[in-house]
Amino acid sequence: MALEAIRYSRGSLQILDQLLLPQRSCYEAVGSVRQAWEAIRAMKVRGAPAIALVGCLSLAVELQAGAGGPGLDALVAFVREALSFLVTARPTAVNMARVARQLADAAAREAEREGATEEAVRERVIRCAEDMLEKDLRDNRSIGDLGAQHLLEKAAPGGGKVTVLTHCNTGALATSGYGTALGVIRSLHRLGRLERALCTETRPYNQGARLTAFELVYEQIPATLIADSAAAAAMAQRGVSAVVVGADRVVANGDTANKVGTYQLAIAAKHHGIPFYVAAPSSSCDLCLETGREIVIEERPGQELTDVSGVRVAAPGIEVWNPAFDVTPHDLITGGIITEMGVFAPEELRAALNATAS
Ligand SMILES: CSC[C@H]1O[C@H](OP(=O)(O)O)[C@H](O)[C@@H]1O
Repeated sequence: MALEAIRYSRGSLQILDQLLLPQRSCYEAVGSVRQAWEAIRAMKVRGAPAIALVGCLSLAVELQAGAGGPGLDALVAFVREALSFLVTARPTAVNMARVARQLADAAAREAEREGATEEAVRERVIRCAEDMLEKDLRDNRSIGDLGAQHLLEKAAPGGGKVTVLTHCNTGALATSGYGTALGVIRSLHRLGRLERALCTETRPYNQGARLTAFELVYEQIPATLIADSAAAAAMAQRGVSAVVVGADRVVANGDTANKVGTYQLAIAAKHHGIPFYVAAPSSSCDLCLETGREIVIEERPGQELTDVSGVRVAAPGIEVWNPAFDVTPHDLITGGIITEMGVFAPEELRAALNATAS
């Protein structure tokens, strides 16, 4: 059975508490927007697409239970306020802000229809959230297959297998399923063209050691865990064919915010002449921002860096800087940006996204 970060049916939402993985697989019921906000903030659920999906589905659960109102104006206002609140949980990934606009607009349009009812507004918002869950999985399978095809043409044109290095967790535990960068690895494995996946531990939350390794072992995909600090050496010594990472926000010029450590992987890949890919659905792209300088980078509590499993390992009294993300300039994304619509050079992305939006 496939790993599921999110379990949803009409009126019921559960999340896999990723703070407990890999030792324990525990699902936690989420019955309100407030509970979703707290789970996202605490990183019980994380990953740009999964954050947006859990946020929207928590609103759907509340609406199914009759929240909001009475009256159309009060109901639309409730939807807007709930979505605006959810966006505040984690600022860097664009997905939650993007879907918040879409759902709020859907509620407002439904409320303006002739003969509109509260029931119809609730149903419209719930359906939109449910459609997003299904679309994300379709998008990930497209990203995986398109990315695998492009990567093989670029890195192994004569055939044979490839070794792919990835960072953080971008798999089923970060999305509705299959994953983005990890979806590319899944597709390569399914094609019989993956020699090995190298996954970085991804300090300090250890998305790689705890989550990506869990997914790869679970599906018996050949994989090796490496320290973050061993990535450049792996590129020099372990036959890395390509680097594929996810994204939290890809902006108009292709600059990309992703898990901290991504930027230095891109620099090392450039030095070694290894193609560097970003895999992200269009829902992780933000044409409202022109360059990566405008992206808000979340800083997490220092204790998440100084402590390991609740035990302090850093010297008492040391100051901490703990950014959760960094920005990779578009010119270092040498393989391309893999989306559900195709693989684009950074300079092609804006036109490609505008073409589908129109
Ligand atoms: C497809 S997940 C995208 C992105 O989200 C992760 O961040 P976090 O674990 O802090 O939510 C990581 O940056 C992934 O690449």
